[in-house]
Amino acid sequence: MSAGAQVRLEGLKLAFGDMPAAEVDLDVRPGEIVVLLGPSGCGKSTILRALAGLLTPTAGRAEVDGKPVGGRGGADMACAMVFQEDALLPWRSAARNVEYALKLRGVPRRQRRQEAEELLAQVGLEGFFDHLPGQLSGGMRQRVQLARTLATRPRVMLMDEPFGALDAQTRSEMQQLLVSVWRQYGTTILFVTHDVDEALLLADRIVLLSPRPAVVREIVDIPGPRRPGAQFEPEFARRRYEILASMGDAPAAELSPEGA
Ligand SMILES: Nc1ncnc2c1ncn2[C@@H]1O[C@H](COP(=O)(O)OP(=O)(O)OP(=O)(O)O)[C@@H](O)[C@H]1O
Repeated sequence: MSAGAQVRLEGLKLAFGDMPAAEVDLDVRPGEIVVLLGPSGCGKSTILRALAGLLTPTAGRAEVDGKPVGGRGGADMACAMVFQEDALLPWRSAARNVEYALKLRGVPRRQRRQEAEELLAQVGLEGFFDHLPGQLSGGMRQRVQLARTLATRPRVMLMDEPFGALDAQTRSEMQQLLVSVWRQYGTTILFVTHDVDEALLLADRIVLLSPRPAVVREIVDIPGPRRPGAQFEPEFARRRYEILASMGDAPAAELSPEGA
């Protein structure tokens, strides 16, 4: 059985005062990677925050495995949020940051160091266990953050443009790393991005959102997702073109798929 949970947004309405931010219906299958793609300010982060139990909907519900988020069942406890800015404790080493998450999960003290080192090795940080966050590059800090998130054994990862601040090369490495840990853990992932290529590389399905208030405009299935080298295939360029056109990105849509 997959470790990922099912996520359901049912008539979910979110607002700030009388300004609506999102009105969404969405079903995410256990272990699926769903990417939310939409214009800046449309309400993508707001949707993730509602799933993390940080915002109360004005109507409708957000459920994880059939249990309401924010309710007594604590469905949001199954979710872990990952942001663009890492939220590491700057005075603790990489290993101690991960150990702290293990402590919160109730792992006994004597097991924490070994488990933290295993998680850090898994994200490619062997040799950096005792470095402080300030001694690591942005990409490395995101690796620590990923290890720390995995330490909590989340059933859903809510990722809000986690690689948005990284350079192209590091970003691509992090995308590959995310796919490899996802294959191992089977976690359900809701991933927010502005970047169509990132969406195409990661998603089983891409949810295209309207400008604010975010409404689901279209759901694009990616057949045979995450094939190595898929981004060099003509099919990738065609989909990219279709999505950009559907998002109303006029200058990009003027480019023919052949020229892309
Ligand atoms: N705490 C808040 N109080 C009032 N308005 C807010 C608050 N947080 C967000 N908003 C507004 O709600 C709308 C949706 O914001 P949100 O951050 O969800 O957008 P987004 O799609 O994630 O944007 P971006 O892609 O630029 O990060 C925006 O217009 C934003 O200004």
